[in-house]
Amino acid sequence: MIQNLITRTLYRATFMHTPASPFDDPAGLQVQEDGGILVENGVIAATGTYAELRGAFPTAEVSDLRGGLLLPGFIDTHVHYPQGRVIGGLGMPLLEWLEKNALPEEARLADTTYARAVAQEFTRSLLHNGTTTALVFGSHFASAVDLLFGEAERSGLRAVAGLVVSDRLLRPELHTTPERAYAESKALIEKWHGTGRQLYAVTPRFSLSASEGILDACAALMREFQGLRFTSHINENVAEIGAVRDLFPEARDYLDTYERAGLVTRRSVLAHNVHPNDRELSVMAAHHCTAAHCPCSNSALGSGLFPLKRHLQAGVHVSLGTDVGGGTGFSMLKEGLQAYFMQQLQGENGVPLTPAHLLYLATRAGAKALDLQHITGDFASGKVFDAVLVSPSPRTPLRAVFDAADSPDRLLAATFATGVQGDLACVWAGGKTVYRRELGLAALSS
Ligand SMILES: Nc1nc2[nH]cnc2c(=O)[nH]1
Ligand SMILES: [Zn+2]
Repeated sequence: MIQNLITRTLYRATFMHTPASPFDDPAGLQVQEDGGILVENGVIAATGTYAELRGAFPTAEVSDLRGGLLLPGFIDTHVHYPQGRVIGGLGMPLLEWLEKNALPEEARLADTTYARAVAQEFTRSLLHNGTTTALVFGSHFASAVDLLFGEAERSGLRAVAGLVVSDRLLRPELHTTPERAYAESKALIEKWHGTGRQLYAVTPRFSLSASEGILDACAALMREFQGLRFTSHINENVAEIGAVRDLFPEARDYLDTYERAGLVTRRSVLAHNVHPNDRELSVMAAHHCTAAHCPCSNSALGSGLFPLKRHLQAGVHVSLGTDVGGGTGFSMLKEGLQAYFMQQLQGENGVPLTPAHLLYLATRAGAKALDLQHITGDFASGKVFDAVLVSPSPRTPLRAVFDAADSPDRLLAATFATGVQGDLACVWAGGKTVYRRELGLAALSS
């Protein structure tokens, strides 16, 4: 007899997601109280009320998640793998922080034993915080990037990552050449791009540390291989922007250093963009390129107030990133709240963000930035089941709000306002449980 190999689970929960952008559509947030999500072999097959789905699939195994709030897995579109151990270097602007805090630590990843431990901590930190997809700034060492991909694939994290390449102005041990950058990246692409959940992102660190030669090597990779993503930094700090202007006298502005190399596309994600000019915004919009907003980092490094309104008015897509370790941790809830604060502080120049906007920025906006909106970011049928259950433990501040809430909207607002890692009870990636609060990650993945 032919075995029926379909695994089918019906999740019963109040769930919320943003299949459309609340920036464009006031009805972008969808809320389902006592909802049902039917997952078949890791993919969402149907959604609706629990009662409807129970009626249609009476034999499906039920996973009862009532008392919590089920959200799509978070998507962090800017986070540095080698910087998890140097979170908290406060009190310095970008260039000093790089020299004193980040780069000495990044040099340590030449040691594969060290890199393996950091890769395990990093993937665990993301998954424990409900992040199931991340655009990861890798390491300058190919061996460390290989370890990251291996750990991401083992743990269930979808990493879009790559070798970070630079050939000037960092530290000698972090420098490479265009030829070596090309060869090492190519080997990593051939091994990891499209393997399981993993994808490759071509990653020059920033124009300050990249010659035209190395940017051209990046462009050659983008031409040679289908479906690669591109990421780098842009317009983060005023001193940085001045230095880039001096290094690229021919370029019209910071964006032009990437644009001239053909690196600004709909699969490009440029982190920060705190100080863009109007030309840059209009070119980013025309090329459907994303700005990854990192509000905790922008606050910690004093980089400035992100001009979200100007991005939206110009038509530039915006996603959210934690920018660990310039940022202050792996929580996309905290990042959403900080984005909200920074808009509130801008008065008329700010965008009044709602909880629906924050959820969108933390989920579907990231999927769109990575051109993965057909795979993840919301709970529409056909998407893989990447999800996080917010279910605060008894006697926690968020549980008090959940128990008192008279509408599901209150749950979402309070989750962003006061939710922490400990409030997340379970995380699924591709339908598999990759974290359960009671067990911890190790028990599930080792
Ligand atoms: N925030 C941040 N900006 C950068 N620009 C170049 N490298 C970095 C980095 O590691 N962090
Ligand atoms: Zn960064």
